[in-house]
Order: sequence, then structure tokens, then C-alpha cells
Amino acid sequence: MSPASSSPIPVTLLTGFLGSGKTTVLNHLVRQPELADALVIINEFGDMPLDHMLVAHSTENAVTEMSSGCLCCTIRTDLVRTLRDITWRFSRNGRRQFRRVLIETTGLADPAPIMHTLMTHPQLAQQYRLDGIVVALDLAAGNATLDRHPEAVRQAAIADCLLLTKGDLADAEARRMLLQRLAAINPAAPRHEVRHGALAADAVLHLGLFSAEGKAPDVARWLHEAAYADDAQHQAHGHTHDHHHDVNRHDDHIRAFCFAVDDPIPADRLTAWLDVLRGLAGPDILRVKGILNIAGQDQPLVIHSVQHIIHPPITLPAWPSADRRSRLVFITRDIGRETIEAAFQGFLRD
Ligand SMILES: Nc1nc2c(ncn2[C@@H]2O[C@H](COP(=O)(O)OP(=O)(O)OP(=O)(O)O)[C@@H](O)[C@H]2O)c(=O)[nH]1
Repeated sequence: MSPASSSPIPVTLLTGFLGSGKTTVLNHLVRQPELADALVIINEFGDMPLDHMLVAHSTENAVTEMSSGCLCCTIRTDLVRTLRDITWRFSRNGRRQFRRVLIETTGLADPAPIMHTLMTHPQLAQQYRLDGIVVALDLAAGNATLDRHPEAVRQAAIADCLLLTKGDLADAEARRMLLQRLAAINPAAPRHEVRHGALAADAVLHLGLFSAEGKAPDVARWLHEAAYADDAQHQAHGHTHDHHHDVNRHDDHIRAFCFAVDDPIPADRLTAWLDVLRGLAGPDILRVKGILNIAGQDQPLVIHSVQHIIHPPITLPAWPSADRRSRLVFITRDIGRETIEAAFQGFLRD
């Protein structure tokens, strides 16, 4: 394996509700050359570590394991320690033997605290960068899972990429309903149907702002603002009166929308601008992603946040397209577009 560089190590988080097919997918992924240099960390739930035995061991993929318990609860200790230790545990002659990390979380984990740790822990934030959150959702049982488990809705809402598993077990109506719901919960995340774990590794790599190999990150794909039609929620529910769901189901609380700001943001107002965002941030602002045009700067600034954590803005080498407007996408829980608009008054104009 080639020597490790000092640039931050990309981390992919693979999550999804219990039994959604994460380990099955992981087994396929780790066999592919693109992930030959990945280190896999598997979180176990319960006292007996099992999943790690189900993942193919190969000479290239080292698998380590967390202590038992739920990842989001033990995050401050176990994951931090594991991520800190692997850089020397998996080194030979002073060279790190892996270039990326794949973390499979327990199905009950809320990915937000994990992202929080990666983004804010003084040491980890320097060493690692989140590449993307990949969420598996079972096409056959997905509707019931979303109905019963708010954590599954949160997982789907903040995903950068959705893996739809077990299509062979789903009937057409279950599939249609689930796709409709996902169009409202997370309209922009690419979706891949995955049968028995078969998935090309490319689908789950380079999802975010991090680019190994010095390539420009695919911000257009990451932001995908066109997917956030103003009426995504409206359309998704179809207004065809063919949905028999309980109107109080968890995902009816999720909103997804996009703002565009035509004029460049004056550089001296950026701090105030970010303060507005910071003021809004909290558990019900599930995810914000944005690209900002700062007056007098040729390069765009990219921001993203998960709940109350706002990642420090990143300057991109170039604009991803001819569209130079600032654009922000929001995924929220029970916070409507009007509230965000009111908070940003004067900053945001469509
Ligand atoms: N029919 C069918 N079964 C699948 C598919 N994908 C996974 N499974 C099965 O679903 C079961 C659960 O899959 P896992 O990969 O263990 O799911 P998981 O999300 O890792 O489960 P936990 O770690 O318990 O949360 C296993 O028996 C898999 O063989 C699929 O596409 N079709």
C-alpha cells in the first residue's frame, strides 16, 4: 500500500435501521479495489461482537471493533479512542496502512453525534474528514420502520446517499410509497437499489466536500439544489388522496427546502450571516448545506451543518457551475421555510 499522506482521512458512515442490510452491503464493498485501503470499524450492539465476523476479512482490509453498546452513546470514549489509535495501530514503519475509514454503526445510532465528534473533536477534526453518510433502508419494511422509529426518519433525512435494500421482497405499492416519502424527507440524496448487498463502491465514495487525490469535490451533486422544489413536500404527498398514512407519522414533520440569494454576500456581513445560521441551529435543523458567493471573492465558500454543529466554512478552488448565486438547502423538523426566511430577513432573497 502506498504511504499515507498527511491530508485528512475521509470517513464514510454507513448506517440504517436494524436489519436494513448494512453488513451485507459492507461485505460487498470491502472486496472492491476502491476500498482495498479502507479500514472498517464496526459498532456492535449487545455484549457479543458478531457483525465483524460476518464481514470478509482480507489482507487489505483491517477490521477493528468497538466495545459493546450503542455508538451514539459511547461516542465520546470508544470511537474517539479507536480513531485516535488506528493511525498508529495500523502503521508499519511509520506509515499508515489505510487511506480511508468506513464506520458501520448500530442500526439504532443517530448519526448526528458521530458527525459532531468528527467535526469538533480537536484531534480528530484535524485527522479526519467526513466523506459522506450512507443510509440503508429496507424497501420491504421501510414504511413501517419510518412510521415507528423517528431515528430512522432522521437517518434518512441527513443521508448523503440512500441504499434501498431488499427490493426482491417489496411489492410495488410499498416501493412507491417509500419513494414518495423519501422524496419529501430527503429529495436530493442519490438513491441506489441494492439487492443482496451488490453495490459498486463508487456509489458511496466522494459524496461530500472531501476529495482525496486532489480532485475538485462534486459540490453540484452534493448540494443538488434543484431537487429541493418548493413543493417537494406537497408533491411527495401527491395530494392524490391515495395515502392512507397517519398524518402524525414522523416524516410528516420533516421539511426540505432550498434558498437562493442573488446578490453576493458582503464579506463584512459574513460573520453576521453565519451567526444567523448559528442562532437557528439546534436539534430540529437536521442538516444545512450551502454554497456562498462572497463579494470580491472568486472562489465560493461552502458551509454545512448537522443539528447544532456548523462546520467551519471551506473555500473551494472554483465554482462547480456557471450559477454564481449563493444557495442553501435546509432539512428541518417542524421548522418551516417562513421561519428560516424570517430569521434571515435581509440576507436571503429569492
Ligand atoms: N431478500 C433479501 N435479503 C437481504 C437483502 N439484503 C440483506 N438481506 C438479508 O437481511 C438480513 C439482515 O441483513 P444485515 O446485512 O445483517 O443487516 P444489518 O443492517 O447489518 O443488521 P444489524 O447489524 O442487525 O442492524 C440478512 O439475513 C441478509 O441476508 C436483500 O437485498 N434481499
